[in-house]
Amino acid sequence: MKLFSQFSARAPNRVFVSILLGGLSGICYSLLIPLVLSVIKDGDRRFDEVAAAPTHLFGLEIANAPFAAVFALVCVFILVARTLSQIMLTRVAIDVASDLRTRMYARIANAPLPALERIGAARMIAALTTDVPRIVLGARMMPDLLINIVTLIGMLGFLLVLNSDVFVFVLGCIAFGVASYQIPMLFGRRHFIRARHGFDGLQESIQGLIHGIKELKLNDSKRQAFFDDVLMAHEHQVRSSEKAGHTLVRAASNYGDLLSFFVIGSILFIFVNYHLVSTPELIGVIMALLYITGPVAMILNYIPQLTVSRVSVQRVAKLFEEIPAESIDTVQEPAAQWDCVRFEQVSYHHQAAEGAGFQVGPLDLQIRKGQITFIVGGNGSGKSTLSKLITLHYRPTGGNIHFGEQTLSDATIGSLRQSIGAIYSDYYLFDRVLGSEERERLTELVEHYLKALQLDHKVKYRDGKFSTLSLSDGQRRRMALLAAILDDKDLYLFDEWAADQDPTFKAVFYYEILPALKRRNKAIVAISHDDRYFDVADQVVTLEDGKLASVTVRESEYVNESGATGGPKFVMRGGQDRDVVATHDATTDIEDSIPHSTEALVRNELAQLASNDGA
Ligand SMILES: Nc1ncnc2c1ncn2[C@@H]1O[C@H](COP(=O)(O)OP(=O)(O)OP(=O)(O)O)[C@@H](O)[C@H]1O
Repeated sequence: MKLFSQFSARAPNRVFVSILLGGLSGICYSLLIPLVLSVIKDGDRRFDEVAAAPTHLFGLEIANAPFAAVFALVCVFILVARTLSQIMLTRVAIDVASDLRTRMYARIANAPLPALERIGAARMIAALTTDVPRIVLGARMMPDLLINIVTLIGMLGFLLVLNSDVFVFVLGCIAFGVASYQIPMLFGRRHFIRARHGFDGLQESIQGLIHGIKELKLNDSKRQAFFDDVLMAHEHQVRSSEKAGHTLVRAASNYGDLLSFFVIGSILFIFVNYHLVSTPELIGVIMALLYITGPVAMILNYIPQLTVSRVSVQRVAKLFEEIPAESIDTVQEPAAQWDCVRFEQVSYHHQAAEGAGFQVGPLDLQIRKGQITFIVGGNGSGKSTLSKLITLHYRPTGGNIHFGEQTLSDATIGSLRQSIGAIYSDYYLFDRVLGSEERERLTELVEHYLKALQLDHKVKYRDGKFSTLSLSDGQRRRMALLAAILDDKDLYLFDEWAADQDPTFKAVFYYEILPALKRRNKAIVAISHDDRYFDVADQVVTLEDGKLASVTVRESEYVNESGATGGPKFVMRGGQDRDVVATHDATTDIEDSIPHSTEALVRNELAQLASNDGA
């Protein structure tokens, strides 16, 4: 029913017409037997005169021409109506599948990140690639199902006209047959649900096989263990559940197939001993019962597929329920200008399947425009969690985040996010620059940055797309950086961006790119373990077990103990003064670290970038 309501909601007129056509063709189907019987029935004088003189058509002699004409017309009508009904509902089914997928895309796009992380990619992909086609397959069967049901009803009506005792008997047999048929179907459905559940796990282990193939190839025992304990365990579960499910439903549907013959046998050998049935009536009854064997078998054969579709409908519906819509107002307040992002007692709590989970905060923090903030800390100290709070992918479970005078809320989160750019460690690289309308200027800019990031010999920008993304890890990250810079946001977050860059480009990133962005008055947050470069930071935030261990800020000018002004110094804020974390003469260091021959181009280009920015 759920399936059907989806359809009628999508295209009520088309569904109505296709049901009408399906119903009419079912009625016509059930009319064929009475029509045939009326021709061969003794004593019917209606067409005798015409029948006496056969009609000639295309050299053929046709007896009972009016009957033949009606018969042919009914057959043609069945052909046309049935085909139209199937085509129309199939088209609606395709539209509904597309709608369902589109709704799922929208749900995913509008869902809060923690919900998506909890559900996992495997389940969402399985729903889109497995459940939706199964639903559509079930839906496509509907016209045939309808035609067969109407035919069955029509034939039962014919039996009622023929002999009411036989009708009651057949009805009782069908009721018994359908009820007893349900028992194996019920168990069969349970197996299908189990198989579908196992399919999510299977999907996840297939991803493990594909993504972990390099590790598995290097270790035979690991590969064997993965095959036996994970992949094949899921495969066996899915296989055995599907086998059991199909065994039960096949047995049930064969039982259903033979039901008509049991009824025929019962009438022919038993029923006639207790009730008066004339020979013509008996012939009519048996013909009708033989005729409904097909529709009954088809109805019962469709039920297993519909059972599978129903399981998929339930899975998709459950997934829809589990993906909540983000709490965000449709009409957003426009983002106001800001100079500083201020965290006020902000905390975030990760729920865990077991134990208390993990909490970041409560913490107070300031991230300013025109400054570089480093977030440092050991593994699992909460850096990525904090970064997702900064980029507004996680909403604080406590405290407030202020962008200048504007406080993060349902009415502002959408517009505030637009001022943020990020490259996470699990970033995704698109093969084109999305969301930019100025194509000519864009091409110029892309080419400029491809050159500046030393990618121009590898990647070309043609017809609004990058020529290739088959690049090394470091080069791919540079591509991600290119896309981020093009976006021209106010706040940039880089999660271990330089981790897989060579030493030369690492230096370029810290000493050229970050300062260039800083000169553009961007607020820059970099998660980093590269303590060699901490001197470029204006602020170093150290996390330990989700709490702020220290916030170290640099005063650009400080007066030293002897009263003279000095270079940069790191001082503790909100704690005891700490020795300088690092002091650095950036200029000399770049000269040392960048081989002139290879990096001259990059540096020139980046210098140009900086001067362009200024302009
Ligand atoms: N989606 C999540 N659901 C539940 N717990 C999570 C989730 N993400 C992270 N955690 C938990 O939060 C803690 C901090 O994780 P986080 O990724 O923020 O640390 P990190 O400092 O970035 O670590 P690393 O340096 O290893 O990347 C971890 O103990 C982790 O188990």
